[in-house]
Amino acid sequence: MATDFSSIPLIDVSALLAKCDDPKMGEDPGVLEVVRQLDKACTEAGFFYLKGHGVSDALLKEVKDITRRFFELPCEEKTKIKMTPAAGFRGYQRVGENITKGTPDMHEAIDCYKEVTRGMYGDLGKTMEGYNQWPQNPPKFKVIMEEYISICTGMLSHPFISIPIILFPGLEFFILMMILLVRAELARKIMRGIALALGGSPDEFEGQRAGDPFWVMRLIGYPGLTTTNGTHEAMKNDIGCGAHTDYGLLTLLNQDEDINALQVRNLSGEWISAPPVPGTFVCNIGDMLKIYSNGLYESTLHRVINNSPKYRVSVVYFYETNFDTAVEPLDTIRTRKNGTKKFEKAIYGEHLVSKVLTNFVDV
Ligand SMILES: N=C(N)NCCCC[C@H](N)C(=O)O
Ligand SMILES: O=C(O)CCC(=O)C(=O)O
Ligand SMILES: [Fe+2]
Repeated sequence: MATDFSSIPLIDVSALLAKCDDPKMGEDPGVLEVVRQLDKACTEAGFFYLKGHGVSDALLKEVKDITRRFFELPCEEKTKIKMTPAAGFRGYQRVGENITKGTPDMHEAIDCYKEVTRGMYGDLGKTMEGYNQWPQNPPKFKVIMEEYISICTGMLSHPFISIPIILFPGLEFFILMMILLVRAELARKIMRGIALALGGSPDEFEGQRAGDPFWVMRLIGYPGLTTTNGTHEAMKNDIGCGAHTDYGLLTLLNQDEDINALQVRNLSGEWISAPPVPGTFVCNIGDMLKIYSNGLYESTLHRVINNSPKYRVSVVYFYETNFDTAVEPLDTIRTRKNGTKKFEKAIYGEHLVSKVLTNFVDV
């Protein structure tokens, strides 16, 4: 239910993060103020800047820098991790390989997904079966990206961590768990705030719905305008990424700090800029959250046009539901107030697969 917003609101979520695992979080005035702002932003724009998130500026910068260094490598090097159907559509795609509404996008990217082992989700998951392809170059690429993913997702749902903690409740594991508890789970915590905003319990998006979240990460590079005789005009209207909505619950976008390229569509169809705000994420609602909210929240259309002479990098993390979850409007006071159920059940994995299978040519 987007409106004619003319700018994207900025929300400081530190009060929410501080109280997020307190059973009484829903009564805390600081939390409730963040929840009110989340509700307003999700209703009016489906987009907001996120501040007070606790992720260090150094890590935000590091993931973009290392991504940029990868894209600077020669084509032969990059295609060593070429995206293929056999790898579950994970890996490197060249400029023009991603298609949005029939038009090739002017970006190159590495796509990563939560790893899916054979048979994990039966036939539903076949397309996404595979392991991430990490480049050897630049060194430490995999370690840095996995650190970033774990901070965004939350490690508690990670079986490799939680199983040892259960089996060996020794001091080292206790310490490890404390470290992980304080530093991780950004997206899960924001979803706890959004659950309250929708009139539900904070746990609404845990367990069957998103307790084992399927995450997606896209590392994207958008070439700048090519120069012809010193002027930057040749590609003026090339679209870096065509208008689309995101597929899951919540997107956390970490964009280059000096280029204004992301645009968000409001109700009248105007494109509103979402310029970089240093130290923040740009967050937006995906299609599954639109359904859960019974249409109260919009998965807003957005696109990228890099009209600058500089190469632009963004690191985009998508927090999604469990892969095989059937998504339907929540039954809360707020969602009921928006009328009868406006959506049929959708299986997130089916939605993702239908997108992945139409996003590329000739792979
Ligand atoms: N995993 C996500 N959300 N990726 C967004 C990519 C958007 C472009 C894609 N070709 C499309 O048409 O959807
Ligand atoms: O690069 C950006 O700013 C946005 C990318 C995006 O919208 C996407 O990958 O879904
Ligand atoms: Fe997007």
